[in-house]
Amino acid sequence: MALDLRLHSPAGAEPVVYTWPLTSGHGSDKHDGALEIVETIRWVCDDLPEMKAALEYNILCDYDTHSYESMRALCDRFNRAIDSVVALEKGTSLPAQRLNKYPSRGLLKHILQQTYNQAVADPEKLNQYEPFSPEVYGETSYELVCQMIDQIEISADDVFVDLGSGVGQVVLQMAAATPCRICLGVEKAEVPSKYAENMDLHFRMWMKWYGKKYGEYKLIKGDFLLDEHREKINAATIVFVNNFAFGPHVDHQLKERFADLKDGAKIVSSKSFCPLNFRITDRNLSDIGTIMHVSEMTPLKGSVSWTGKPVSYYLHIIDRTKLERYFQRLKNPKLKVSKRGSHNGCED
Ligand SMILES: CC(=O)NCCCCNc1ncnc2c1ncn2[C@@H]1O[C@H](CN(CCCNC(=O)Nc2ccc(C(C)(C)C)cc2)C(C)C)[C@@H](O)[C@H]1O
Repeated sequence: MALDLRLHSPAGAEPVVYTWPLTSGHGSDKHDGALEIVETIRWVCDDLPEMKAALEYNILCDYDTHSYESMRALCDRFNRAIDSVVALEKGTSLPAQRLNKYPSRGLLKHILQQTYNQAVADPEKLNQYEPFSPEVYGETSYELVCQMIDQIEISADDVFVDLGSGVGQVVLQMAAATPCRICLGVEKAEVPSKYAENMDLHFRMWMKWYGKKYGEYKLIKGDFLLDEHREKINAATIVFVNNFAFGPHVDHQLKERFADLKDGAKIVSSKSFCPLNFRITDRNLSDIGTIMHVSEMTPLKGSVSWTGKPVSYYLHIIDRTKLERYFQRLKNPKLKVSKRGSHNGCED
């Protein structure tokens, strides 16, 4: 039988089984399966303080990722410690308290990486020249999306949609890092959609293995401009769209769909859907800018696009009172005077 390495679950789920030799399809060392096992053990010990006591000594200080025996010994020590911690917790209320919490941001990043390593056998099939190619998700988009989460209020009433979701990493991150009622991703291309199915399966398996919580999510195959997806966008209260490379046709079609969003709905994009200094006039009444406030979000400290210039993101908040105020001022000339004369240059 092939040489196996097993890791017992800290949550009492099925053990995860790796087959030796471990270098997964990626070949490059950083995807080396053995390193992933070491990192997984490290994250479980970080998450479970009682593991320190259960491990005779820090097993993570001497192992050789090129030797099966060494990796086997590491896994055996880890498994014995996990078995004793899980056995100790049986019958106490500890499992309930510890289990079913959201993963920490560091652990979630690791889970998304190991999900990707296992679900995407051949990353060359993905067009890797995208600014946010799935292969380098951890180095780029992950921190960016963390920053977005910190900058916009998110509640359990929110419905999240990622338009053009690729293999689904942003949707999985939002489902495990925010209380959104549901997170949706829509992806039209064959290859990323196929990989997204695999990402879905592996993600659910790993979250169960770690005993971590995540909200409901769906990775959907389809073109988000098709009518069958209109009500998904209409129902959304948080829309992410990495539209930097979209042409005028797609941008125009998206604006048409955004006109049906609820007041308060937020759109975060890598290119703004209306000028930052948009002012309503009687010549632009049909522009989307009349029903939204746009602001530029501070770019990630130190993050630059691959052209080296700092990247910016745009937050749009739907607010139809903006247009109502414009008509109030028309109807109510004295308001107009105060507007013209006013020193406070009240906001549009
Ligand atoms: C009717 C008609 O005209 N149809 C023509 C097609 C119209 C466009 N419709 C599309 N529908 C579905 N998926 C389509 C269509 N257009 C293209 N994609 C897919 O988007 C994927 C690329 N995705 C990235 C995939 C990973 N997800 C992300 O990186 N998400 C994300 C979102 C926002 C951000 C912030 C908040 C920072 C702004 C950061 C990351 C972006 C760049 C659009 C590719 O896999 C494309 O196949």
